[in-house]
Amino acid sequence: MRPLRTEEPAPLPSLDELLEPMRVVSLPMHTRFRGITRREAALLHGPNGWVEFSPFLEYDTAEAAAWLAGAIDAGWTPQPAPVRDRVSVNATLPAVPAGEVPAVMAHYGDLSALHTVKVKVAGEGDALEDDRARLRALRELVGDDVRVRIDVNGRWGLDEAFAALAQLARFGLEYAEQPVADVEDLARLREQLAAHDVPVPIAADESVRKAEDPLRVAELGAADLIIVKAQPLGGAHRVLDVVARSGLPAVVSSALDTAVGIAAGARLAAALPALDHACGLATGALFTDDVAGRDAHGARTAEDAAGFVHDFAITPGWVEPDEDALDRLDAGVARTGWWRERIAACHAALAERG
Ligand SMILES: O=C(O)CCC(=O)c1ccccc1C(=O)O
Ligand SMILES: [Mg+2]
Repeated sequence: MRPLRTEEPAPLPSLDELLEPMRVVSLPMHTRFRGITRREAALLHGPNGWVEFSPFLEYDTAEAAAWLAGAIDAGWTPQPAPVRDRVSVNATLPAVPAGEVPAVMAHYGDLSALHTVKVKVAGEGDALEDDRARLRALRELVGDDVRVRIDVNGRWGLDEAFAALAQLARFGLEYAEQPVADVEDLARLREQLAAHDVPVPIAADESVRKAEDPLRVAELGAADLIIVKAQPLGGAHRVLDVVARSGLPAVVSSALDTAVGIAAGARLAAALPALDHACGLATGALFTDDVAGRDAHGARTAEDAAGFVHDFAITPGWVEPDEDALDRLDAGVARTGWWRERIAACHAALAERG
């Protein structure tokens, strides 16, 4: 099989070119998400504009290097042309106690334009009853017309997933994202759900973005759709290739990116030949402050501009960080040094791969 890539990769920029304009930020969050309450990101500046490099801190060099390839693709390679000028986005609800659902959803602002919510389930220490209560509280808040999807992040076993989805189906689920970790189990689960007429489509996320072979999901018939993220998959060109070759519908999602990375996600979503689902690009609402589109107190300002979420949609564009925000959110000398070393290691790994 030919390698997963249609374009010639851009020549690797020099390490100096990556590091010279780099700014490292640490964004405070309203609510714990994925076990963190601050999000660190390195912002790089290429010929195309500002791009984000933000693999989670615990990722090793091999995994983080794919994210660097994604940032380089975005900043240094001519980008795929948009085919739409508006991208619908979903609210993302962290795995909070049911009583906190209204307060957390309030961070998304006016909910009258809300059309889709993704709910994290099976969080650390959560029982299925906690997930049920969270979904019940959300339905009470938003009604029955809003689409609701869940994300399990692979935390259920196969039997557990079948039992849980058979129960949660009554909330009317648009789909369940990565209900089990293993791709073969995903295929088995999908078969079992079909055999028992449980009407919950399956989406694959980690099985695509963390897999050696992102096309195995499609080959095994393990999912109804795939989640794609620009950075971890190595950039927009590779994502478009994966999506085309999978033959599956795709949903673009953030990796809890700053405003700079969210804009890259929106440009990718705008370039997908087909897009029938809301994209997970409203996660900026989980931050109390961001690198652009906020005033000095973190209140949102530029939300009706290109690249920013407004009324649960984004007009694709490029986002430039504000100098003030970069200073306010600066991660400090020690953390910046850590990111320099990380980028050097990832750069070396990419250079070795050729
Ligand atoms: O898809 C969304 O709605 C938001 C993005 C999201 O959930 C996410 C953000 C960071 C890391 C992992 C994930 C995930 O989809 O599992
Ligand atoms: Mg996911």
